[in-house]
Amino acid sequence: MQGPVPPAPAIHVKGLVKRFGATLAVNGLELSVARGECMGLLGPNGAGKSTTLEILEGLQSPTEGEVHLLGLCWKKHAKQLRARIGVAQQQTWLYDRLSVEETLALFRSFHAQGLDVEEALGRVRLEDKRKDYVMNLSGGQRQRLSLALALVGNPDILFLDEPTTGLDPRSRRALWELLEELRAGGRTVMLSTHYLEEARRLCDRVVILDRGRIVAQGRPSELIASLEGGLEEGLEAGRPPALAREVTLDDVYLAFTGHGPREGTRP
Ligand SMILES: Nc1ncnc2c1ncn2[C@@H]1O[C@H](COP(=O)(O)OP(=O)(O)OP(=O)(O)O)[C@@H](O)[C@H]1O
Repeated sequence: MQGPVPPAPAIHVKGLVKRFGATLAVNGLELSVARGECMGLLGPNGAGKSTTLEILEGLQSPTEGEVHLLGLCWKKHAKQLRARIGVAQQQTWLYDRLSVEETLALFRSFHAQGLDVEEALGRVRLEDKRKDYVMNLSGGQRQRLSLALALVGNPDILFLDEPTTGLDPRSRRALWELLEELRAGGRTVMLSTHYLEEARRLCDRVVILDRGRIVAQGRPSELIASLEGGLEEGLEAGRPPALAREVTLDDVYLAFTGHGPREGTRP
């Protein structure tokens, strides 16, 4: 007897390709993210992270390939999908002369159901800024507002494009705490980041992209262990240790892309 059919994965991507003229931004991506999982997209500038996220978010169409979110696809189920995903882009365009509370109320009005404005403010700890104009927020407060706007429709999947870029270490850690709370609540999250510490702390699995292709994927700890294995083999073969310290996700990134994590584009 067959058991119950398991639910479709939160995100399922098959043979995804995106070309911009001669540029192959995404080159045959295959990816599956389980419900409740936090997946990190890493890679140097221009690796295809934002393009991949925008296709998943329904903001761009792929040149080739298939995308299913929660078993639904953008071509047939755009309206349902819009109600079930939340998006915080690298730069969210906001009205400078609306208050935080008014901005949240505006975004809440786009959804048939979702969080109360009050609840969304509380989730991102912006209660004391509710009356402030958006233009007077600090970078960290603005990022938290973007997160609240992504959350206000109470989505099943949250897409975050570099949620902590440009923040000072303290604001970054504060945002990590909020993201950890969201994860603990069982929501599926896909985020892109250049910060390996962020990926290590927040993500169940990471995918490392380079020139539109996946060059490595797995749990951060597994990727680190795979390099440590290589190190042990080297020692057994009598070669000098390549790394005289603990392997970190930075080393993994370097090993698979040939770049340090924030070196920018390939020379
Ligand atoms: N609208 C566009 N038109 C033409 N080329 C584009 C467009 N969007 C992205 N690209 C190109 O596609 C490639 C992938 O860009 P993408 O922004 O997805 O990379 P990324 O990994 O998000 O980079 P970053 O870390 O700098 O944000 C780059 O070569 C970029 O120049």
